Formats: sequence, structure tokens, C-alpha cells
Amino acid sequence: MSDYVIGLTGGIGSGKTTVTNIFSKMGIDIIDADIIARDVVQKGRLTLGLISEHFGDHFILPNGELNRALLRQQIFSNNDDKSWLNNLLHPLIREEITLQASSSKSPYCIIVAPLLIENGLTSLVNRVLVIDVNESTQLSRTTARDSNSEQQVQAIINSQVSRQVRQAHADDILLNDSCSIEDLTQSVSQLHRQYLLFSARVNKQ
Ligand SMILES: CC(C)(COP(=O)(O)OP(=O)(O)OC[C@H]1O[C@@H](n2cnc3c(N)ncnc32)[C@H](O)[C@@H]1O)[C@@H](O)C(=O)NCCC(=O)NCCS
Ligand SMILES: Nc1ncnc2c1ncn2[C@@H]1O[C@H](COP(=O)(O)OP(=O)(O)OP(=O)(O)O)[C@@H](O)[C@H]1O
Repeated sequence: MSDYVIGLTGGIGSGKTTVTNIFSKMGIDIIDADIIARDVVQKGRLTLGLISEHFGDHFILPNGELNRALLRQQIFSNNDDKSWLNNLLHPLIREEITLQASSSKSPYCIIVAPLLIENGLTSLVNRVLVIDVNESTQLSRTTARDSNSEQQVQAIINSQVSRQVRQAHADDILLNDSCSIEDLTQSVSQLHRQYLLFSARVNKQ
């Protein structure tokens, strides 16, 4: 198990995946809450039955998979429905994150989670790295990448903690508004060297 764990977070479309891909190329194990969140609602999982019982059969596609677009629309326009889904999925997601972190073998590992702060996942990590962008960057990058409307992305942003709250929890901040991917790679390399030193210190104790 890696003795040193970095928690990486940022709002929707801030660049978490872009940054973790760079760390991953440097040999660092990435535990990705979004991937785990998709896994816990895979075809055949018990959670799907509970979701269809609660929201209706039409939330499951004819091929047995979750209708993600419909569920996204539902939970980001109804707080009670979002809480219901979060209460169902978040404990399962946390359990799997803990399991994966415990089998990581890289000098340090990274837990990447959009809701690291909201869900108290900071208790699992030694240090918090925030990918920081302004709201207009979040909106433009996310709508360019996905089929989501600006209104839908805004609803998701509103359901997450504010930029200020994230900054207050950060040990390190990567600004990702107007930097090129090359600049970002440079900054990640610098952080990587720092994290290797921190993890080596912990391993010596
Ligand atoms: C509602 C779902 C089916 C929509 O799926 P979709 O493929 O459109 O989005 P995807 O899963 O790729 O998430 C995109 C982004 O939305 C944001 N987001 C997702 N779920 C939530 C949530 N419950 N609260 C706030 N933001 C969220 C995150 O920034 C995430 O990176 C899906 O997001 C989901 O199952 N959410 C509940 C689980 C969860 O909280 N996941 C976040 C990781 S812990
Ligand atoms: N520095 C940058 N310059 C230009 N485009 C960028 C930069 N960083 C990220 N992007 C682009 O912005 C979009 C959002 O980035 P990414 O998918 O990494 O964000 P994310 O935080 O993982 O998003 P989500 O919360 O939705 O999972 C992607 O299309 C990505 O290629």
C-alpha cells in the first residue's frame, strides 16, 4: 500500500482527468471516484434494481444499462432525488476507494474525486490538491466536451462546494484557466517531485 495519499479535487470540467492522466504517465496509481461511481451502477448490480424501483423502469435502458442522461436530468433538478441517490451510492464509492487505495503500490497514490470535500473523503488523504478554474472556464470546457446544456452544467456547479471553499481546503492549487497543456505538465512535474519527497519522508518514519 502507498503510505502517502494525495486527494485531488476540483469542480466539474476543471481538468481533474487531464491532470491525473499526467500523474499516471509518471507511474502514479490513480483511484478515480467517477470511474468507481460508474462501476457501482453497472448492468446487473443490485443498485440498478433499487434505482428503477425508486425512479421508475424507464431509468433503465432496454439493454439493461442505466439511463445516465435521464438520471442526470432528474437529480440535478430535484434536491431530494439527488440526496437519495447520493445516500445509495456514496458509501459504496467510499468503500471501493478505500479498497483500491490499500492495494496501491506506487510511491504515493492519488484519489481523484469531484466531491472529495463534500463527502469527507479528505479524511483518507495526507494532502489536498485543488484544480482551480473560474466558472466561465468550467462552463465553456464542459459544454464543448459533453452534450450538456449550459443550464445543466450550471445546476451541477451549484450543487458542488464553491471555489472559495475548495481553495480553503487546499494544500496545493493548480490554476488551469489560461495555461497550456505543456504548462500544466510542467507544474505537475514539480508537484510530483515534491510528493516523492513527502512520501519518502513518511516511508522513513
Ligand atoms: C447522475 C449520473 C448518472 C450522471 O452521469 P453522467 O455520465 O452524466 O456524469 P458523470 O458520472 O460522468 O459525472 C460528471 C460530473 O458531474 C458531477 N457529479 C456527478 N454526480 C454528482 C453529485 N451527486 N453531486 C454533485 N456533482 C456530481 C461531477 O463533477 C462529475 O465529475 C452520475 O453522475 C451519478 O451516478 N452520480 C452520482 C454518483 C456521484 O456522486 N458521482 C460523483 C463521484 S463521487
Ligand atoms: N489547460 C487546458 N487547456 C485546454 N483545455 C483543457 C485544459 N485542461 C483541461 N482541458 C479540457 O477541458 C475539458 C475538461 O477537462 P477534464 O475532463 O480533465 O475535467 P474534469 O475535471 O475531469 O471534468 P469532470 O468533472 O466532468 O469529470 C476536457 O475537454 C479537457 O481536454
